[in-house]
Amino acid sequence: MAALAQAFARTDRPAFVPFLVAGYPTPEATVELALALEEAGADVLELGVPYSDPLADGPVIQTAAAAALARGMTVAGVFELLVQMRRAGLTLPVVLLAYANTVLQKGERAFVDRLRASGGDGLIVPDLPHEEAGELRAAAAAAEVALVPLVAPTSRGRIARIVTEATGFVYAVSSLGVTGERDALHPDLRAFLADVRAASPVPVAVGFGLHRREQVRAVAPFVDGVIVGSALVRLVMEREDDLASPARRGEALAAVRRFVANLLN
Ligand SMILES: O=P(O)(O)OC[C@@H](O)[C@@H](O)c1c[nH]c2ccccc12
Repeated sequence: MAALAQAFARTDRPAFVPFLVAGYPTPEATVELALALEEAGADVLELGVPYSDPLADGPVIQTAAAAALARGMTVAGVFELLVQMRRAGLTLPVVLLAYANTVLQKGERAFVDRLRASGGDGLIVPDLPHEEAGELRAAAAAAEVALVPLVAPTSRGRIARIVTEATGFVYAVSSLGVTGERDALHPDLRAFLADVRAASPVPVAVGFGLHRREQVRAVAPFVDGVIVGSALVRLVMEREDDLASPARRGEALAAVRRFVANLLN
């Protein structure tokens, strides 16, 4: 958790937290993408465990997750991928995003122990309500895995209760609905972020809908981190064939680095 705290301590801009689907377009390409993102300035990696029924995900991430599953990605495979990322020299903190079923099937304790042992730093379970997360919270604390809660503009009355027990950071959902690029963010976003920040003992990162540099700039003064998923996964999808081919991967990875540079500068 110290690694996460450090990742959010930068003062020049909010921490950049890109999201990748583990195993998409291939396991090898995911490792290369993670390294390219770190090189381009990513501070934390959010790594999604592909799931067959991703109810919080929009079409881009759904499609990528379905492709990863069809190509054989498994939960054990995701942990193995994490090990390979560390072996390849990835140093930034990695936070896994897994739906509740994936975690419960393995058992909370076993899941977070395995995550820690594989080199993971934190866990986000988007469909596990705060009220039902007690056991996972205890297991995560024992394993020194940060448990990152999500708060949405609709959780207004419950924000304080949810974030008090947050470790690592808090994920503030910028707009309602599913993941995906959006031009208009929630009209009360600033007030919402101020509320979350005031109540949170840990840094606050905002995600959902962000895909343009102007949006990142607009939210920057009000947050400690920005999360970008679908826009990046869309780029990966456009370059899928190149990324899957070791001979043609270099140029596609360069495009990913340019995308990050453009978002952050
Ligand atoms: O894709 P977007 O709109 O940039 O939002 C980030 C998001 O993709 C990532 O954090 C995420 C992927 N799957 C999720 C499921 C629930 C909550 C969050 C997520």
